[in-house]
Amino acid sequence: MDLLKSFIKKHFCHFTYFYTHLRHRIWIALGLSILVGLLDGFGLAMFIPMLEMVGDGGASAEGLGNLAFLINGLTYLGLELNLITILTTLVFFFTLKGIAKFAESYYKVIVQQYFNSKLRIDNVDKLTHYQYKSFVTSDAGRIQNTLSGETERVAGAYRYYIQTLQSAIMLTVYVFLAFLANPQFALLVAIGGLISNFLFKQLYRRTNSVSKNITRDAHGYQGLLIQKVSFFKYLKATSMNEKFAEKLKKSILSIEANNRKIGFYGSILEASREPLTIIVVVGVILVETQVFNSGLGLIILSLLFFFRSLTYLMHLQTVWNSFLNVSGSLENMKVFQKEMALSKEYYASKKLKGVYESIELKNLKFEYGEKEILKNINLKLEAKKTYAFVGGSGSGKTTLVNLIVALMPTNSGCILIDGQDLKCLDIRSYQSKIGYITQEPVIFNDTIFNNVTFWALPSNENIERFWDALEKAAIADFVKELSLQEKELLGNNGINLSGGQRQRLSIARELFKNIDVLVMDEATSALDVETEIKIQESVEKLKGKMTILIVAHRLSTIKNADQVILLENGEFEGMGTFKSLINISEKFKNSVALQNI
Ligand SMILES: Nc1ncnc2c1ncn2[C@@H]1O[C@H](COP(=O)(O)OP(=O)(O)OP(=O)(O)O)[C@@H](O)[C@H]1O
Repeated sequence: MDLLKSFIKKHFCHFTYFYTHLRHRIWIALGLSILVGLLDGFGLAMFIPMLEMVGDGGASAEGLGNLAFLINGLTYLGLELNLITILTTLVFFFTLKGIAKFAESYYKVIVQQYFNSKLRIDNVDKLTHYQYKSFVTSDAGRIQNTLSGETERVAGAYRYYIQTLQSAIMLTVYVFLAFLANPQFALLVAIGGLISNFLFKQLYRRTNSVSKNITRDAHGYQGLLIQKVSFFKYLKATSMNEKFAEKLKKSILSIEANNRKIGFYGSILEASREPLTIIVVVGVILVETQVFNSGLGLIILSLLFFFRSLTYLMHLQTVWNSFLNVSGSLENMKVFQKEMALSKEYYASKKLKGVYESIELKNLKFEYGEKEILKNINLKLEAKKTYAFVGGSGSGKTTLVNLIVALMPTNSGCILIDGQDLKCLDIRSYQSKIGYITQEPVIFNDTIFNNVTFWALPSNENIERFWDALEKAAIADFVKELSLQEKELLGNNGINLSGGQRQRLSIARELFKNIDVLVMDEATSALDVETEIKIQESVEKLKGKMTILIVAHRLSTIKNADQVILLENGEFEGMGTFKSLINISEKFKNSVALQNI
């Protein structure tokens, strides 16, 4: 049983992958191919009695070997074996074949579309529900490449794979028909096929390994490209653009060198196919006539099937090689999807309506691998109060906030929202009540209205809420002065906005959402003091309306927080009002003194 399992795993792993996506559709597609092959074979067989009639005027079933039932069937139906009957039967089979071929081809297109969209949608879903903790440690280039270029290549892999299977089926059907007509012939085709397959196997192996290299290089290339776009300003300003471009160019050249290698193997395959076919053809004719002394009819029918088989054998080898060209992508996709599935976010069923009372952290611990980041934190944050988290760089402020907004699960201990353990809640319902603003504001490449409302319908109510959010975020005046106002398009990541404007638009988006908790992680630290004060004033107005959590280095910005929480090396050091904390903690007192507050 285990042996069978490992045999299936080894030889049919690709089939299993496609089958899990397509189920019965694969069988229908392959069944249609068998039908096409059989109808074509029956049609071809009609040429023999037709030729016999042209030769001596009398049709017989002899030349058909075991396919004689086709002619016998006609007599059984009471039809006279004349040229008209044979030609009508020929037209009949080929017409049926045409219809079956249409069904086969069109069904192939339908299944391909189904596969393409299922693959893409599956990947989008997997990325959507990918755990943040896994995301931060994964390679962005790989994710980007797998979800774009690699998906295309895997769609291609399916196309080639199904074509390979269909060619294999056609080949089998013709070999089977040939076997019925002339058993020696079938044996010869099998031998010819095996020999050519043996010759091509080496090339297949190399193509497969180069294909894996292409996928690996493409991940690297995408990673570099993402960085080149993200850090464009820095690279440009520091004249590092060209140096970085060299890395990209190197990566491009490496991919192309591998593509050339694949092309080289493909050319050998392409060029050697025809001579090899001719050699086999000549060999078969010689063996048939010289060794087996076969009758002319049998040889002709054998050759007809033979040519058909070889066409499919050649096609099979071509599409198999094309499949191998992209097989690295298929393997990468399998691994990638498995990893994404393993790191899938878990959602409990219980939904949260809002955060009305408190967020409580109990014996909270968190580790990144072996590294202990947060050590036994116990805290109760009351709803509608403002809390500021302070502490040295690397003390764990952002990590703590990430845990509070349920970006990552705790390693031990728990977080209670209004007394309910976060682990028992559908975190999406909780997160929909959270506004999260970081140092890097998120601006989508769209209009201001869509950026703030997250593509809400421009109904009167939404437009009113939109302007209200802009007012609260102190950005309404700026938008009113623009020629297109809320319909103004923002460039890539808001490139045509100032840092402060970007930040205030991000705040407006969070306020439009109707949130209960606003988290600001170093949200204003990149801004000038004047803009920072403006944003601080807008946040000040929100005090008492929602729970506000602020992470800040600049201590002047958190003076008005209800409570300041001090962290050091992942440990809770103390908590109190700004003034009282100065008295409690020597460290905090020193930090305040250092910042001349
Ligand atoms: N993805 C990660 N993998 C491993 N360690 C990480 C990761 N992210 C953060 N850390 C580590 O966790 C610790 C706490 O980081 P965190 O960002 O929470 O600190 P912080 O107090 O917010 O620092 P800062 O004020 O400098 O932003 C740091 O030692 C950091 O190196």
